[in-house]
Amino acid sequence: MSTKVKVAVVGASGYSGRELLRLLLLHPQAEIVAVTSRAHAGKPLVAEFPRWRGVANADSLTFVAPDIAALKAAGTQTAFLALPHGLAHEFAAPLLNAGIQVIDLSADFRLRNAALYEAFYGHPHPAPELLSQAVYALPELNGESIAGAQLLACPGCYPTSMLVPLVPLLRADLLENSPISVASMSGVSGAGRKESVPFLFCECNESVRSYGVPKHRHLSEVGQELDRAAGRHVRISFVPHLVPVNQGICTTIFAALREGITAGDVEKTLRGTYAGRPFVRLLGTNQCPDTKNVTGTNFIDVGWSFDERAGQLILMSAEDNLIKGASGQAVQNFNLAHGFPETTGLVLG
Ligand SMILES: NC(=O)C1=CN([C@@H]2O[C@H](COP(=O)(O)OP(=O)(O)OC[C@H]3O[C@@H](n4cnc5c(N)ncnc54)[C@H](OP(=O)(O)O)[C@@H]3O)[C@@H](O)[C@H]2O)C=CC1
Ligand SMILES: CC(=O)N[C@@H](CCC(=O)OP(=O)(O)O)C(=O)O
Repeated sequence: MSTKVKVAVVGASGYSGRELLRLLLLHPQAEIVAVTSRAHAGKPLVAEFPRWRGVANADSLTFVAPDIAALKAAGTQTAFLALPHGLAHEFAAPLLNAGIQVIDLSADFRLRNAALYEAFYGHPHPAPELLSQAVYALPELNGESIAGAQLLACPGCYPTSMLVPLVPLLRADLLENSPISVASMSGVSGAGRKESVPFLFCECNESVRSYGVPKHRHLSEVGQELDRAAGRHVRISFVPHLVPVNQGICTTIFAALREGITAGDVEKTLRGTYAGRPFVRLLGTNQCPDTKNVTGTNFIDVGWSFDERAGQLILMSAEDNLIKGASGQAVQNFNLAHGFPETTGLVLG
């Protein structure tokens, strides 16, 4: 009898669903028992993703409609939800009631406060009663609460790119209480696999655009986590940009150091926080991360610099939005929640 965890991917035909499948197909402790899609229900998985023809487990899978009964009948023990936000509760509540662990990639369970969700998402939270059960699962920063958790909320892609560099510095009280500014660039897969004119090749290629100002919805979870780290209200502004690449996020953060704090203190704090953490690579002073070194992997690369002329600390990060920003982080959380080594199925994947 297999001792592998039986996993389902709900929303398996999307970009983060596809990356989840790629990682889970190679995961030695996971057996994929169900993959859902409304559009492809009844179709073999490899008809939609021919790259996996001949791959054990992939060949035998057929998309099913997203249906709780089907997930239960397949023997699912852990369900990864890779659905557009606003839908996860429809699945999470009945799955949790059936004793099935839920690892959600959407924004639905990231916030502890339902009013904050409404302020940023424009509608009341559909299942506020579940918020207190959920763990905000950024493994390098909240790892202690992940083991054994039943409802895991994976952070957003942009938030991961900001929180990894910023949270240790706020916890150590190294930053001035002045506004922090952030600019990020994301590949087009960040917008999902939907048909939408602004994301067509001819609309995005050879062009870069800012969007989402002044209140991108990710500021809700970033603010929540930065305030928690600092123990005070942290002011932050954020401008995302869409760039014509498939995958990757490059983030640049400008912040002021407190009086007497040096770039050396920043380096010491980051190195102390991330020593032994396999997926955070600290590049060093004046070293600029590059998405080409992280795409396809679960790494986040971080660099820093102190601009003496402007008196500003510059923090830089690069990650793959679909992997460390979504599916890789979800698998990392799966590993930690089940007590598997953190890197299982993720090394270079
Ligand atoms: N793309 C990224 O970089 C990141 C995405 N995320 C989050 O992950 C989640 C998935 O994102 P992404 O993969 O980009 O999205 P996609 O649009 O690429 O995929 C969405 C998936 O959900 C399914 N789906 C859509 N509507 C419904 C519905 N009403 N009921 C059931 N299934 C549905 C789709 O299949 P079908 O329509 O056939 O049912 C598809 O499989 C989102 O919440 C997103 O915010 C998080 C971090 C980064
Ligand atoms: C390029 C692009 O459009 N990126 C998406 C963010 C990615 C995402 O899916 O975020 P959630 O997990 O919070 O939904 C956006 O800015 O809305």
